[in-house]
Amino acid sequence: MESAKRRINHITQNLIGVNDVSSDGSNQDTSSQSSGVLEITKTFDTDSLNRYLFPYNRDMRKKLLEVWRSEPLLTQPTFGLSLKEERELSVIQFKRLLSLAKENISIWDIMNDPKKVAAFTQCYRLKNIATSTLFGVHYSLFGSSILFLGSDEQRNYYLPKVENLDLMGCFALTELGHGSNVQAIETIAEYDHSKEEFVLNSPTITSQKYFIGGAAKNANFSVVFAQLKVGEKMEGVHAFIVKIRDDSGRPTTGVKIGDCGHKMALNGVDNGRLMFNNVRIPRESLLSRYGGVNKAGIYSSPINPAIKRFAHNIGALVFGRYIVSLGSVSFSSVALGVSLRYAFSRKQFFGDDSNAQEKQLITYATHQKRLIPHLANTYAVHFGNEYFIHLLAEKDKKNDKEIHIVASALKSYASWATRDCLQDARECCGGQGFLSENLIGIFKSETEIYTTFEGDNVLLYQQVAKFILSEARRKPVPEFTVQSDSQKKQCDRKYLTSFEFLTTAMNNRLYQNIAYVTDKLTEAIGNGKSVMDAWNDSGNIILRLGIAYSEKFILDKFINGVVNCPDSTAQSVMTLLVSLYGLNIIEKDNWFLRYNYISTDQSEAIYQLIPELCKEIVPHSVSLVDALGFDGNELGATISGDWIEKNKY
Ligand SMILES: Cc1cc2nc3c(=O)[nH]c(=O)nc-3n(C[C@H](O)[C@H](O)[C@H](O)COP(=O)(O)OP(=O)(O)OC[C@H]3O[C@@H](n4cnc5c(N)ncnc54)[C@H](O)[C@@H]3O)c2cc1C
Repeated sequence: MESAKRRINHITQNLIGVNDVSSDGSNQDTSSQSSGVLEITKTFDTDSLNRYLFPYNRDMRKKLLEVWRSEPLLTQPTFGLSLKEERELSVIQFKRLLSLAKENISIWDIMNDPKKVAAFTQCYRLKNIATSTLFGVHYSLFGSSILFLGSDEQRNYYLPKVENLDLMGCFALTELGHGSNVQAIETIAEYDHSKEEFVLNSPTITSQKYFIGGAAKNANFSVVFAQLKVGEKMEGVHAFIVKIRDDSGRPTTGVKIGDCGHKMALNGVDNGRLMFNNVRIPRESLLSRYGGVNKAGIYSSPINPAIKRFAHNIGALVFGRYIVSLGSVSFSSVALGVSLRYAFSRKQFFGDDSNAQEKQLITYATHQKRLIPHLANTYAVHFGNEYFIHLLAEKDKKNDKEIHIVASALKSYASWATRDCLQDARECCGGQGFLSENLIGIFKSETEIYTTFEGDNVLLYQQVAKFILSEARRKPVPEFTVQSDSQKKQCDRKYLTSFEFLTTAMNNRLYQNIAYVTDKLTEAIGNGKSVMDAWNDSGNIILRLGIAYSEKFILDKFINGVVNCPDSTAQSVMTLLVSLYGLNIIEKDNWFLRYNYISTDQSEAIYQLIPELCKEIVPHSVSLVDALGFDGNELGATISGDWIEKNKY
């Protein structure tokens, strides 16, 4: 009884927060405080950092956050519901989300003011990720396809209906036989000039559309991707608007609809299967901004050859990839908020200097190293996202290629980083992490698919690498150079944590990777291999190249964001995060030692520096999560508050 009282006292004390960290944000060894207890304290002005991190559409954000906080329906979880109930709740929440969108943004903003849509998305305070997925499918995939691929008439006709939910759309690209290689989809749309119609067919079992979000139960319209055939000529993959359900909810003539069934997560989304048997759709159903068939039955396109059209026709995915990267920051932030708060309040095992107190989890070096690097990654991705949205908001369309590559790099990096963050955060909370009410486990399974949909990460990294190689052909990169002998002797913290050391290391790894992949491909092709075989045989180093570019890009944007931060205290804390982000990459990739870029002494120094940095960041860690504006505390995760009190009978 006495011991329980003592524990409660400590936890309450922790939650009240006595400031043991210097108010200027400087680092100190807080584990040696007189109380022996590490407190959760505000170590810098988190509101000011939040304003810096999320600078635009502040009024709209404020208004939206009030709505999210005041409407329990929006944050209602799906724990314990049957499949049917889960889907029903998700649809109700989706409808409310759509009405919120209508009150605050316009679907045209995806093109004209993407920052506004980003701000809207960053305000989601969901427990049920299926809700935002349904919204994303209807608004950002179905709606964006019409916005980016539709003619003016198609846009004007359909987009208001998307916003008002006069129709519910889905996005049918993937087939049973082809997910990553969507250029090879088999669905065919053949033009019948006599009736001015396209005839849509799924010629094989593998050509059925598969995993289509919203198709199993809810959607009545779909953007369907199919190979366009006009006369005897195949014109490549094009998008068509197809009514898949009639007004009574039954499949339209020639359309077969199936249900993909129960999934490992995200069951609020009704993923379905579609097959087409001589489905006739009018000539105007082809989304025709980049190619259409005129009244005379002639196909024309401003973009040739067909392969280039394909890139435009799946362009709607770019925004969806960015949304995945935004979601990754949000859900990592929740996982870190919950696991860090718990780690401050949870105690296990006595130390030998004990004044009869068990040690807080957060004081364990292993715990610090398991959690804090994820905080660095989350901030790093945030600044990468900010760069992307600025790029997208620029009207200069010359940056189309960069937009595509940055979206792919961010989506892949962020979704893998979030997968790892949620896994570590879950384990760091022990059994509590496994309870749905503590959210990490739920988010872990629901965001798992981020690594696969909107483009599988491995394939996206390959696209990044392809772009880098073609850029390097156009404008050769500098030669890879290792550090000088005298530089390699520098093992002090100042040198190793400097932005210059980190960026030079990342640049050189990238240059070497480019040269290495180029040489391997040239050699293989020189030995008679086809380009495709040479590419596939070099898959692992190509993947490494994509990652090396992405990590370098994200580090650059992170540094830029930190350098420009007007609040010097927050800036000094984020500087620690940048160093940790960079050093962690160097520690994890044995390239730096393999290519003798760093000395073994430097490697050892980095190995020791990382836990040191983690420990210094710990006192600021909860403030850093707070500045991101979204943590599990707000969503009511039990272990981010007074979990003993909450477990009273
Ligand atoms: C919950 C959920 C929702 C979805 N929603 C939609 C939707 O609304 N609309 C839609 O059109 N689709 C949707 N999808 C489909 C999704 O986009 C695809 O699953 C994804 O593109 C991957 O395709 P795949 O499943 O066919 O995998 P595959 O392409 O078969 O890939 C399987 C594995 O092989 C690897 N691989 C494949 N090719 C290569 C290569 N060349 N080199 C190296 N490795 C390779 C991949 O990295 C991957 O690990 C959804 C899927 C799920 C699970």
